[in-house]
Amino acid sequence: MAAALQVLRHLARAPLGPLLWGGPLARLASSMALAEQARQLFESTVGAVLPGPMLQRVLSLDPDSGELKVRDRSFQLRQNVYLVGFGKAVLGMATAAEELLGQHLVQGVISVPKGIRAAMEHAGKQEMLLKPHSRIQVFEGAEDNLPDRDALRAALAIRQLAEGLTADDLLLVLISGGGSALLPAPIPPVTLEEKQTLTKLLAARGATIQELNTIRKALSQLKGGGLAQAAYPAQVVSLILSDVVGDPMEVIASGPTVASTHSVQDCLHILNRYGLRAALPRSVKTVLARADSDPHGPHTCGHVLNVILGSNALALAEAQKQAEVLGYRAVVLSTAIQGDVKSVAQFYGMLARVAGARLALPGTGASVEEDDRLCELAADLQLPDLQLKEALEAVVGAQGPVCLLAGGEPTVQLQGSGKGGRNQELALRVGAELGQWPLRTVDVLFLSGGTDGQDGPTEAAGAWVRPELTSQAAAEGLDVATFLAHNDSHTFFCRFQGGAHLLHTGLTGTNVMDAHFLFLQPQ
Ligand SMILES: Nc1ncnc2c1ncn2[C@@H]1O[C@H](COP(=O)(O)OP(=O)(O)OP(=O)(O)O)[C@@H](O)[C@H]1O
Ligand SMILES: O=C(O)[C@H](O)CO
Repeated sequence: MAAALQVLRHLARAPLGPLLWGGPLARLASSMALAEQARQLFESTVGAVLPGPMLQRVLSLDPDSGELKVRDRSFQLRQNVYLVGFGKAVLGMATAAEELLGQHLVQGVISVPKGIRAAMEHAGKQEMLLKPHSRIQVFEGAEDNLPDRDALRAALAIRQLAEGLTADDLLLVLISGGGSALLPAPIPPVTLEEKQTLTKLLAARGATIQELNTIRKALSQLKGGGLAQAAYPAQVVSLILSDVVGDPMEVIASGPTVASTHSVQDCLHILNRYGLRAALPRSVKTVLARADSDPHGPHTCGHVLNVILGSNALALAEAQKQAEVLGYRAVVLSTAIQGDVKSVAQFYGMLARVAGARLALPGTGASVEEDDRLCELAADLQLPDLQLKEALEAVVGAQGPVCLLAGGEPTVQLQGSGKGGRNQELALRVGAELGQWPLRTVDVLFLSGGTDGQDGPTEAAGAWVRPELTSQAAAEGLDVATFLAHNDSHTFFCRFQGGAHLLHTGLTGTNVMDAHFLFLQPQ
């Protein structure tokens, strides 16, 4: 961190770079309302990771020979392809896959979020909808991203299809975020309700997705390589859309086609950490005790090809391009934003302060204390790919509008019983931070949105804020701190300025975690 501090101080006092961004591009940026630009940018970000185009980039079929290419691997098709899928982006992925496979596809079963077909129809997204005589059976379930009876029925149908396959068959598995809740098959005697309760408790206490899915795998028949094992001896090709930082295939949707390496000790540590070990139902204890020798050992996945189709990095690369088209100097800060939402919000607040000061007071910048504080906050978040130095260098060189982009998935430790999601809570917290550092000569806007279009159990994808948020809210009789104390960010944004700061996209049909944009525009 000492080196980073040196760099920050040096940057604050560095001579200014060439005026690359002060021309017509910069004027374009300021001519359009900032909030409208933020919305547009969010749309482009999501547009880059829509299922159909992503699938077509990885899969191709030679119609004459029947040779299917998956990146550099080839498979000979002879009407021997079966398809299963689970996740928020799987409906569109399945539609694209069926179109590509044509008559080679024999049968398919997918498990997708409740209401997704109606939402896609309503939004006129025909490319996300299966044709009327599709060979793929669709189950909708897991309302509010929790495993339920409908998702259980889907999981059992998927298992049955996989178990019926032979060595002549190829199973195409479509996987995306939300897949864990859409593929629940608890190992008896664990019941669906017990699994649901444990998942909810772990999530509410701030367990990471890695921790949550380690527990899910230990209690599931299909996760942690279980689906691959059920499909053996068929060949299995899994196409995975990542919604987890770093794209770990064994974590995304709890890795149904990736051999699990968890141990019972790992599970017990996690349950201890969140104070849940003492109150475990007897059934969970029984299954964990039995699982000591891993049921889905690593040897069971030799017949599987796992391929990552797309990720947050792909989406942010597009956002960066589009922001530059809009006239911004754009830098991707990180695609691995994780950690408690409060710490993430403090980091963005201080980043806006330090970067804004560099724009407002070229050659002087923020105080040494503020630079130091930013470095401390960044260090606490432990982001492996953080480009803080590059971002601040870009700000110094820009002398015009700047857009800092990031992606990932912060965690919220629920303390209140309000309605919200991590994007709306992050935006509200950043809004409160920004209010502490008003910069008269720089316009600031922060947006946080879930690329799936649904932030927590709400109908919004996220929200955007500006430094005036706290004072404007107070004028409407809304106390930001009280809403935050109750994790009630959605209620806040519904009331504040009649909901004008909410980001509404509807279900997007894709899912690559969240996107965060920080816009800084000299006035
Ligand atoms: N009232 C609330 N305020 C803030 N965050 C909340 C609130 N209620 C739930 N959450 C958070 O919302 C998240 C669950 O939302 P969501 O279903 O969008 O998850 P997700 O991570 O997008 O799902 P997946 O990873 O399966 O795609 C959890 O992190 C939870 O802590
Ligand atoms: O389904 C899940 O497990 C999460 O979305 C992470 O992939």
